[in-house]
Amino acid sequence: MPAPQCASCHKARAALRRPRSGQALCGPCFCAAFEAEVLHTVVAGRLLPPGAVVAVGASGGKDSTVLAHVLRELAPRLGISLRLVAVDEGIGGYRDAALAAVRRQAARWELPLTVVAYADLFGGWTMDAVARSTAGSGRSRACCTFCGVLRRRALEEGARLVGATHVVTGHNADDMAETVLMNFLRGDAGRLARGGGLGSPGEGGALPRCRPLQLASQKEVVLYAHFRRLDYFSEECVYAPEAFRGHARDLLKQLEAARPSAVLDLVHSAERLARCGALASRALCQACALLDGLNRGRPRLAIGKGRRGLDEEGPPGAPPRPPARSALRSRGTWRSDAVAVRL
Ligand SMILES: Nc1ncnc2c1ncn2[C@@H]1O[C@H](COP(=O)(O)OP(=O)(O)OP(=O)(O)O)[C@@H](O)[C@H]1O
Repeated sequence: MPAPQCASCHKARAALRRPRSGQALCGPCFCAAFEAEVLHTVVAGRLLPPGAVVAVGASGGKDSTVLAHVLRELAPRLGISLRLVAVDEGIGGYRDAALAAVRRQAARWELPLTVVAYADLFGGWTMDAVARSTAGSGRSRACCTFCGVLRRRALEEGARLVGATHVVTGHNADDMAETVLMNFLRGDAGRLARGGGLGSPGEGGALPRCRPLQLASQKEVVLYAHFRRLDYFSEECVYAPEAFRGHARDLLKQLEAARPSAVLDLVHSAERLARCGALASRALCQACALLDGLNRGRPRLAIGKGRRGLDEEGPPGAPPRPPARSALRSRGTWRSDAVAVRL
């Protein structure tokens, strides 16, 4: 049976069905839709203001490769400039090859690249040295904990080095859903509440961070890389197989098979928890809605029919309202109810 016609341009044959919507699209229309959705995430969430100097955490993997490519496409419209920052954790047989991919990307896309190394930043410690030191004490699990914390610090240092005002990473919806599951399984309510937004506004002197691909599924990230013919490094870190994240990933796959919306449901449930911690059937719990109305000088909006106006974005075409913080408690996260609306 011939492939159906593209549902967007109605000219070309469709090359894929979008995993979530089932919409049949040709490659160029899919890539355009993907880019428009990332643009919407950034604009509606007010993640990267015009004039921002954005440090892209570039690992050479699919997510950060797609992120850098999409932001490079969108940069003129957003009025931002980009710098690639790669962290060399000192993982023999893995990071060198990944860094080679980042260098090829920087050259092809004419983006400035800075590499910062754990060994230089952390008194000679590389991840291989940490792994040797933690061997016998839960090995790789301990490794991933060290690496996550040190990489965050290294990325911040690298971003400051290049004069960045913002940091972006390539975490996608699947990564975020895995993290939510991991935090639930560990009973880590603090991380659950902090990690749900699209990023953090830069507390304690840190640069603001965000994850523009947070609502994009892993499958679509891979499809975008395929249709844009992006060159990326696809091997898994040598320390990853024993990491706890693998269990969350397996569980998520099973959940998704039974309930295709499981990934986004988890992402959005974390966003809701990120607001004030209270469970709510709407975007804001009633207390937050009332206080939000007071804070915005529109107390009546929060009551009765007007409540709707506090939960949702304005009419189509209206400028997005600022991503106000939780009225009850600031958790250092940005709300993103605005961006839950898919294009
Ligand atoms: N060595 C690194 N240097 C710079 N940024 C990094 C590095 N490792 C990870 N990051 C950033 O953190 C994000 C999440 O990385 P992680 O390894 O957890 O997930 P991933 O899904 O494998 O990402 P990717 O496909 O981009 O490697 C990456 O997309 C990237 O933006």
